[in-house]
Amino acid sequence: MTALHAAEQTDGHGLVRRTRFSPYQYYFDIACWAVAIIAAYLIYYNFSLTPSQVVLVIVLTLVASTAQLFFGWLAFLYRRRFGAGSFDEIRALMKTAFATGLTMVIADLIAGYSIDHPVTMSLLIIPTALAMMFGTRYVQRLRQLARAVPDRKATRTLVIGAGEVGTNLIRQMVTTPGAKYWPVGMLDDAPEKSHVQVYHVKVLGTVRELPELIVQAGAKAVVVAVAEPSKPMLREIQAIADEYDVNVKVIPPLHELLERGIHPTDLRDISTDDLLGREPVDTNVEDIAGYLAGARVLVTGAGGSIGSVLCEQISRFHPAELIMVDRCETGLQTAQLMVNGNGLLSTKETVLADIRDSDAVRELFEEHRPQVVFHAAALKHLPMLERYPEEGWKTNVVGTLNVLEAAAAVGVERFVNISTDKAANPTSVLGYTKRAAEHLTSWMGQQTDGRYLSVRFGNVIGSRGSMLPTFTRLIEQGGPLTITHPEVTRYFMTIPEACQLVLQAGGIGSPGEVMILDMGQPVKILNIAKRMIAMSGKDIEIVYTGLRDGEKLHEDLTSDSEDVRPSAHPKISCTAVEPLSISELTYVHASTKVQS
Ligand SMILES: Cc1cn([C@H]2C[C@H](O)[C@@H](COP(=O)(O)OP(=O)(O)O[C@H]3O[C@H](CO)[C@@H](O)[C@H](O)[C@H]3O)O2)c(=O)[nH]c1=O
Repeated sequence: MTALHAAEQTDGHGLVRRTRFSPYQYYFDIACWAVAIIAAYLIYYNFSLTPSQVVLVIVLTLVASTAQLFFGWLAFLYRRRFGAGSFDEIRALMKTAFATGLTMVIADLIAGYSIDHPVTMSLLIIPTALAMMFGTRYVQRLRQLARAVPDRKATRTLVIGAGEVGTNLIRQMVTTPGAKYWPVGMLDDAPEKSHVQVYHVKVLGTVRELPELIVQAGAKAVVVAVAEPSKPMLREIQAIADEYDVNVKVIPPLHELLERGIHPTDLRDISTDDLLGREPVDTNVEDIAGYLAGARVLVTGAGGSIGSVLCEQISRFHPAELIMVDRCETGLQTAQLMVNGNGLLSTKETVLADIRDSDAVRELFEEHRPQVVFHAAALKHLPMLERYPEEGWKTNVVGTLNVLEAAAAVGVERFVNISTDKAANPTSVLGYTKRAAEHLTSWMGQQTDGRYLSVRFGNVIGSRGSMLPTFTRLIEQGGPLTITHPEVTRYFMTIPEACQLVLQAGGIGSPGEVMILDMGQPVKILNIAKRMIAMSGKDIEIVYTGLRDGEKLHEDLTSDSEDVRPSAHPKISCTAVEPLSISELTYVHASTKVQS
């Protein structure tokens, strides 16, 4: 165990208290008191002290030493809480010295009543001793600074953030012998931080100036020393770093920092989650709980990546019944495991049915009579549907109609159709068929009293068969990694976040609407691939295969013709979708290259 760790002890709240006594600074401080007391008496009595005055000097020094230890302990001065010469240490030192000085004045009054000297003399001792204590700390800092020389192999590093976290990190980097990263400058957007300096490290500019500052400072690494950096900020920094061939490091999450402080060895690479993830959404639980609690809820496609997480989240709102429908047995088992913690598949809550089978769908709705439906069942692989458009039509359009009709027949009150950004300005069979499902949902909203609406969002991170697991496999296999186009971008969201917003949208949407989730900024697929390769430490080749039929370079969340309005939730906007019955959808059928 290192001396530092031996000095740490966690309190009941998980915060670190440093408890070990640090004697050297205490010895220096009592030496300061002794020198100040002796000097004051010698000077006042013309360098000739009587025996009783010598005794008084000894008594006062002993009193000062004891009081300094007592008050210093209370103020954590000798318990390694503060950095040497830090503002916090100076404040604790001043409190301690004044309390000690006051004790000494009282002792002087009591013990020295028979000796002829003014009390103001004792008062003069306090600033003298304090000035010397400041001095010892200043010397200590100078010594630290002199020792602070970069390791020859250390990487020149820019630190983003000149707040508590950044400045503490720099102190640690500079004073840790053999540290791998050597700070050469800080960046901060706050004007009040523009003059911050820690040791030799100054604020060189703002985050916007990162590209120029990387070049100017000859930096080879950037550390994001911001307690909770936003995902868009991380993405932006990573993009710049990729361009300038600079390594990006991030610090541990805030709760870990609170537990054990910051140390250069805690710096870690930016992950794909950092790049793809987004800020947590603020979900209004009342809106959700109101329509799910005590309701019979049915989810189609419950075995899929989105359907299963939806089921898991719905179950937390205590529905009267949660019916999970899928045509895939294994998917149903996964969903059951997530919801109930068992995968026995022996109860009525799991239903094996294909939405293409209108009779089966009608029967299951008649049996369970759901009040709320989330329709997540769909065929989703864009290139596959380009090759088998008829299959896309059967599941995504006819299957959706089957579910809508069965829902209307049993009086479903709320129907949420899960759509995709591919349905906006569609160019693929997947897009056209999902767009058709939006039209049908809107149309059914007109035929019933229920709220029938769609929710549209972009790619979800790590869904089964999507880019992220595919890249992982390709890297495991040693590559090459196939990228359709170097410039291709997609909007990303985590599955739990998408599901939360879907539940929220179901609470606030009106019939005939498409609720569009705020997906943040699109992310370049090539950057993700490069990051994954860098994290694997392998030498993986990237090959460009060309955009596939129907695949867009950049997705849109809304069609050009759509009039988008804000909704009651800041992360959700909405637009009306034209209600079209199946017979009116023939043009869609034709565009999907499916000849009827
Ligand atoms: C698998 C793979 C993908 N890509 C590219 C193609 C896309 O531009 C991007 C993301 O690919 P995928 O994860 O397959 O997602 P994408 O084609 O956009 O479509 C998905 O995302 C949609 C959401 O918009 C879902 O509705 C679809 O069901 C789903 O298939 O990465 C590559 O460059 N190389 C690859 O090997």
